[in-house]
Amino acid sequence: MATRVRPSSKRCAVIGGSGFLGRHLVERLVDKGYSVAVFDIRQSYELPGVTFHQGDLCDKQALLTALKDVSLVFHCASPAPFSDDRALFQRVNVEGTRTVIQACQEAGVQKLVLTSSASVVFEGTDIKNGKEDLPYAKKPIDYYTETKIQQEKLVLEACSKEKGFFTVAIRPHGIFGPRDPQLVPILVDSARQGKMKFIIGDGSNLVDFTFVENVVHGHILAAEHLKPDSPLCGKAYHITNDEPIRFWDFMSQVLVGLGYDAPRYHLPYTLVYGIALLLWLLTVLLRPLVTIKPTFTPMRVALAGTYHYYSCARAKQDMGYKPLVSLQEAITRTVASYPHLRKGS
Ligand SMILES: NC(=O)C1=CN([C@@H]2O[C@H](COP(=O)(O)OP(=O)(O)OC[C@H]3O[C@@H](n4cnc5c(N)ncnc54)[C@H](O)[C@@H]3O)[C@@H](O)[C@H]2O)C=CC1
Ligand SMILES: CC(C)CCC[C@@H](C)[C@H]1CC[C@H]2C3=C(CC[C@]12C)[C@@]1(C)CCC(=O)C[C@@H]1CC3
Repeated sequence: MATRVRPSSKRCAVIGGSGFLGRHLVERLVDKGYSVAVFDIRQSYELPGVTFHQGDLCDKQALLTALKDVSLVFHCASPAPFSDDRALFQRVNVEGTRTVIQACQEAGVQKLVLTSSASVVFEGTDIKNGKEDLPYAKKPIDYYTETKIQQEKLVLEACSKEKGFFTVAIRPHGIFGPRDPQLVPILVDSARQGKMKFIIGDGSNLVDFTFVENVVHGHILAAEHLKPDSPLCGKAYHITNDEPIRFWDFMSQVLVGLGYDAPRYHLPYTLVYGIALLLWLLTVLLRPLVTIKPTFTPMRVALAGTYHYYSCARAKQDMGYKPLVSLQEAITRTVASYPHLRKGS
């Protein structure tokens, strides 16, 4: 009779491993001695110790090939949050995650670590030191958030001692760092277009921005602490830098670091939010004729003008989490990593 070889605990897969967070996670896992299978719709780099499987996570057969002999899976794939494509979010984040869970169970994977988002509880109003027991947003601010909620529920509900399948969700917030295609590039693009002169609201709102290496650290700690009977099973964990900062101070530090002026003039939050809402309606109405991509979407205005920072006390207690890189060092390293985005370059 053939004996089934138990997958090595140092062999793992990263779904979405070609992305910003995924690649940082893969690099750290390799440093720690893991052998890694990356599964992604694209391949963006090569690295010794890493095998690449190009495919769509909605394709179970393709996933099964990548998950062969894997005991631990990180799922950090998602369409970009600013897309307006509801069907794509539903297909990838919800149906695709269902497929990931099925494939993991069929392949004999023991642990699944999902990258969720702290935004699953954000409805556009202030959150101060939010804990994981806040209810999911009843009126999510966009399709991205709506489907991240459904995705997180699916993964946490799949946790089963009977099946020997253990799941946990990591909820980061405002990830930034070298190679991020989103935060710094959008900010610099807005500054180059002369759109970063204004502070939305009085500028006192505190927000979490989390350095990518700390987010990676939280994921790996979660994977290593996820065991039968551990408190992590089926739970969500905020992972932040644990240093909330005024949204506009963070933006100003990045802008000034790259040689641009800091925003100076204040605009009332409700006025900007109202204009952003009108613009969004206009883009929806005109969509069959023209494609407009406004910089100040209602979602960005809500993120820029409200408090939203989260407690990571649960992660500290259950997995000994502590940020590895301080916010100031993280900003310095991030700014230095974008020489091509400096003013005048
Ligand atoms: N960037 C941020 O500030 C935050 C991100 N997150 C979450 O972190 C995760 C990673 O985000 P980022 O690295 O910023 O995004 P990213 O866009 O850089 O990476 C996502 C990766 O998923 C892949 N992907 C998309 N659809 C796929 C599909 N159908 N099949 C296989 N692969 C697919 C993409 O090709 C890409 O490589 C996402 O789940 C996101 O929701 C959560 C909180 C904050
Ligand atoms: C134009 C300016 C007002 C804002 C420029 C910076 C923004 C691009 C970023 C500030 C907060 C960021 C953020 C996210 C994306 C980039 C920002 C809006 C997320 C929406 C990414 C996905 C998530 O899960 C939540 C994040 C919250 C913070």
